[in-house]
Amino acid sequence: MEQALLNTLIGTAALLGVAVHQLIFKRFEVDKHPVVVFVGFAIAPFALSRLLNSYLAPSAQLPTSMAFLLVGIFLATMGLSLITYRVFFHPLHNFPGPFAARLSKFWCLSQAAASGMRWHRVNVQLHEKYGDYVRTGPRELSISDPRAIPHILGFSSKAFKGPFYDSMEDSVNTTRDRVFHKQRRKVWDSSMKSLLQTYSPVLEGFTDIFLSRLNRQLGDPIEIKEIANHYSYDVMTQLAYGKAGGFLSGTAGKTVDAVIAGIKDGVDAIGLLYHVPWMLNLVVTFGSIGGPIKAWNDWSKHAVVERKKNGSKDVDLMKYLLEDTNDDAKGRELLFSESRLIMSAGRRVSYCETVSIALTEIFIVLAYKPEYVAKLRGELDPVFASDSFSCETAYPVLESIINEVLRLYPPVLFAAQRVTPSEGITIDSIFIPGDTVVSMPYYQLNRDPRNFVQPNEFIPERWTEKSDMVMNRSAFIPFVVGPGNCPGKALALMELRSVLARTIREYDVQIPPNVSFDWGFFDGVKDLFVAWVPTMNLIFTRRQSVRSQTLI
Ligand code: HEM
Repeated sequence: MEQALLNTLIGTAALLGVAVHQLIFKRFEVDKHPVVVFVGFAIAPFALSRLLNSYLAPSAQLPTSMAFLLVGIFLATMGLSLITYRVFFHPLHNFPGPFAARLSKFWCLSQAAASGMRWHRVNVQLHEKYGDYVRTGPRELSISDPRAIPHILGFSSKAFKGPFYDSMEDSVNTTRDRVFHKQRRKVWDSSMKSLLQTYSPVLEGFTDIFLSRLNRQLGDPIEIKEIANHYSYDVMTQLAYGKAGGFLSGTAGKTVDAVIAGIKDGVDAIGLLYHVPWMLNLVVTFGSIGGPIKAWNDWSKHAVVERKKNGSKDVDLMKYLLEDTNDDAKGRELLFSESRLIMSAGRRVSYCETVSIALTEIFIVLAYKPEYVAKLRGELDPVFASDSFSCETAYPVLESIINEVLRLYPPVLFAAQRVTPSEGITIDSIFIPGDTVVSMPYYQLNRDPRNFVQPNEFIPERWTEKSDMVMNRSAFIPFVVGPGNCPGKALALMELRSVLARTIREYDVQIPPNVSFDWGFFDGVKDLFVAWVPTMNLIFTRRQSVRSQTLI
């Protein structure tokens, strides 16, 4: 090949690299389609040499090695253009933050890995160092300014879900189509409302099984996370498919157990990859071909198909979702993905997990702080004595303990991600440019002295008699707020109230005598989108007064 032609090709490749960055990568979320991008770059050298050679004379053919060089030059100038833009010209360039975070989200991933998947704690340090608005990625800001909550998350905000949600199949939670989300949320909200009107006896039935399981192991150390998990899986299988999975009773079956164990093993990866959604997208795409993700997809699909075929004698969420979903390929896929969303989301987190995380944390706290067990009994004993307990009622002391644990140790650590509208958003005098990925970390907000007095202390009374210790209630958003808020909040609270109140009524709970325990235990919590709580055994014994009554 002639040198002059080669020089022209090299110059064109270099210019194209800059142009593709400026015209495409800078303007569109190309990382939504990582498979297409990677395959595109992988075949580019071969396609290029083939295309050029079909025009060039046989004596001037382009060798494939030269095509690789051209693609390399194209990528290098594209990378250079990208780096220069991100460092010097990006609309966020005036926001403070670590230098490396300006260049790539890989910085966050590396920090999450170095902290042992404790990004929530890394983020606290970032805000301490850089202030309320920290640039944590090329087009991303972490915001801890409580004034920003309604602007970013509220119902009137024009910001909507960010690129993280693209890494998963479409569902009410993951869709980025605002109109579709609104329609689907109507279905979910009305379904949950109808369902919960009759659901408390069903829940109490599962609490009966939970208590009988505790009863069988009285005096022995019990892995609290496991039993809490089984409870919430049973509630959710019943809710989703009208049939409990048999987790508490041990009849769930090996397939389901194995599938769930497989998913749990993969959950660590989510704690890393949620920082780089296109990588998560790749894992999910290839994971769907085989392995635990595929096994879970198949299982949950089968559960929906069976449920549809056989119906259900009990009212369940599927009844309502089925009624409001078109019976076509798209509708069926939506149902499959939402059944996974409820049960395990197969592709990332489980909303079952959130309840069991909260239960686990609250039981551990009560074992460590028995004075609150006494306080709870003071509130609830008369209620049980008059046979008027209802898990639909918010009892002040019980609610204060639940709130305080959710505040200090929120089960969802992933801060809801939003993208600002093209015209940007102004928060008081601070302008956030359009198309910025923004998030508001719950963990950080909950531990901010502007929001709570003595924010790092466990003081449930702040939710009752010491209300002046809550300075900004609107910063307490464990179930998030606005259009993407949690439709399962009422159900989750019913579960927590039922299990906690009825367990404390009958049993004492303590940390095993050979285990030394303090609040530092919770430093071990990992941020895997939802919180991962270290394993802890607790000992349940029959409550002293109940025991003496039985003896009389
Ligand atoms: C203590 C328990 C729970 C907590 C702390 C919690 C918290 C949250 C949070 C923070 C979100 C927003 C997630 C995001 O930004 O993507 C969310 C969304 C959601 N939650 Fe919950 N949740 C709990 C229990 C439940 C339960 C029991 C259900 C079952 C029905 C549920 C169903 C959902 C759904 C479907 C969404 C997506 C809503 C949307 O995007 O419009 N959650 N939850």
